[in-house]
Amino acid sequence: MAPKYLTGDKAGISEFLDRFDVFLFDCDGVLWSGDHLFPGTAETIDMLRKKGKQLVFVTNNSTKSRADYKKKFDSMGIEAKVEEVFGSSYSASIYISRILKLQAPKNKVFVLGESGIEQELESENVPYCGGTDPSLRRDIEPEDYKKIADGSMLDPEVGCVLTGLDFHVNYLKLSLAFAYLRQGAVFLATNTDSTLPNSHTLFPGAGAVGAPLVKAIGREPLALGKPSQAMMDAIEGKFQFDRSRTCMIGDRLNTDIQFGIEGKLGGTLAVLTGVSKKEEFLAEGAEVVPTAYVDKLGDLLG
Ligand SMILES: O=C(O)[C@H](O)[C@H](O)COP(=O)(O)O
Ligand SMILES: [Mg+2]
Repeated sequence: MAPKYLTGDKAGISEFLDRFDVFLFDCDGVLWSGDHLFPGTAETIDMLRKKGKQLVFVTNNSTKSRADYKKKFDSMGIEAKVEEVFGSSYSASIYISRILKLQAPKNKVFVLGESGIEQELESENVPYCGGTDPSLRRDIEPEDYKKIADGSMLDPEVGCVLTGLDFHVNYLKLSLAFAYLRQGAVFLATNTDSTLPNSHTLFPGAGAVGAPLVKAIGREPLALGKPSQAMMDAIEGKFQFDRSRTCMIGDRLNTDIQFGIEGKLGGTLAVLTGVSKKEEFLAEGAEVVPTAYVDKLGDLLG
């Protein structure tokens, strides 16, 4: 069924919003592009709150923790509670602690990512190494090859490699992650988005950061961000919503919209300020088609 274009359609917007009690909001590419807040974003969130809607912020960006996102929302003038944030770093952390349940002495996680992942692993008491460790932010040296080969540079407690968006990825960190994977470590990713929307263009995403390991080890990680339904189940478990009265709002077809469709939500709304273009979902035979779409989130103000 063709998606409904809602920009400029006051009656259509009102009818669409009335169908849902809960809105799951993607962040990058919907609310903002990097530190640029899209026009009408804060006002739209206020409008939905005044209508009594429940909001959950569901981001694949694993560089920030829930607490970090609360600070970002505050700095952007967007009313949001830390409890309303559910990011891929949190999703991965609760999967590791509550589902995977790594057993000592192999219960440590080697992180290829930023502080958001580390903070969320700490919130679930999951031991980790790597990540933002400053001693790894350097070129690999001849000695390192020997110490990785003989295992003396490897932590014997590592049983899992978790990759995410890492702004400081380098050959040394990739070599350590690869060595752990070759030892049989579980291969997880917070998400595998190919690109990151920022400054109104695209940059390499978490999937592009982890791609060298996928190529080297010859297998894909289990990703715990959108469109993973493990994430949807965890969100539903925490917020207890009626999926038929819930709408996913996102800018990316193969994460946000697919997440909502596979989660059998009542509807999905695509926003054209991020990654996906309308031509992708308007094309004949398009596989992922949102219920409706707008040019930008602020268009919901009517
Ligand atoms: O590469 C990434 O990690 C993603 O592009 C990015 O962070 C997506 O964030 P979201 O749009 O899910 O808020
Ligand atoms: Mg996005």
